[in-house]
Amino acid sequence: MSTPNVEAVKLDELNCWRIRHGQAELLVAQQGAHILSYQVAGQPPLIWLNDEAVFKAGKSIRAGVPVCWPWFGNLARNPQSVQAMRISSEPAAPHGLVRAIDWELGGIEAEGESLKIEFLLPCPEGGLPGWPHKVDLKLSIRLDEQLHISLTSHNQGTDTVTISQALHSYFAVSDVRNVHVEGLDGLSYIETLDDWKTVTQSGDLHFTGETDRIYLDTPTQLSIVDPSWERRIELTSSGSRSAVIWNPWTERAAAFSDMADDGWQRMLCIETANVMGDVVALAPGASHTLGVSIGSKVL
Ligand SMILES: O=P(O)(O)OC[C@H]1O[C@H](O)[C@H](O)[C@@H](O)[C@@H]1O
Repeated sequence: MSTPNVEAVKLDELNCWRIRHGQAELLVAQQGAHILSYQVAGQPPLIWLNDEAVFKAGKSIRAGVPVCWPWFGNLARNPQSVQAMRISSEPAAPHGLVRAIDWELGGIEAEGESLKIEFLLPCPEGGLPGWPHKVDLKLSIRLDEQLHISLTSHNQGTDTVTISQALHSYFAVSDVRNVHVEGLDGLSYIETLDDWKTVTQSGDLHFTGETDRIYLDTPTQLSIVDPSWERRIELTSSGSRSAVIWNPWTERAAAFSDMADDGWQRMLCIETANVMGDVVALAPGASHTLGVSIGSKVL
């Protein structure tokens, strides 16, 4: 294994690090502890860096792996226990409070054959804006033959805190219309594009239009099969029993100022999550770790 190679780079307004270790190359921003891309030598990227993503201070980035925390999506669609954690009359930002703020780089160090990168977000005194709880966050990234991401929430306060969350990973695909997801057959999902009805998945998931679904009771392993790129991306989750699968397709992508009109063809989000009945209630002193390991195999 070669020596880790870390280069500080600036992408427009954001401090980032380009990290090379063995066959892997990772680009990560301080804002949001946001992985922007991940590639293994000789393969197309695994994590998608949208060419039109915007790197501005305080603006969330539409690419890579945004961290959604302490709620996922629209707060009003979350269980009451998650909504009750927020005390504010201002509208709630979608996907929570930590994806557009700076985290602290805890360290980048070799650990045996792997390389570990740690970001910390100690909870400020009084909590985050409109969210008065004392929960410390840590995002650990480990590079070996795979990319391992884990997000640990540690309740340092005296009351139970309930959160929903996701590692909102954008995967790079040859063309979303020609890939499918395995591991979902027989699961229930919430079809958010049809009045949040609960539906049962039959067979593998193929993509023929805008997709925004919350899969429930998910297994630990899901995979994206991409015949044109002759690869299978394998996702192995931990601390999670739900996943969100999203592709904006034509009209929604065209409405985004930070995605090319045809950008939707090259990405697919599978978001390792704790949402709906899978939200996390953290007792005082308790911790929870949400994790995903990402690797690929030749088909
Ligand atoms: O536009 P953003 O806030 O980054 O959210 C992007 C998407 O994230 C998730 O996948 C949600 O399920 C979608 O409804 C949402 O559109």
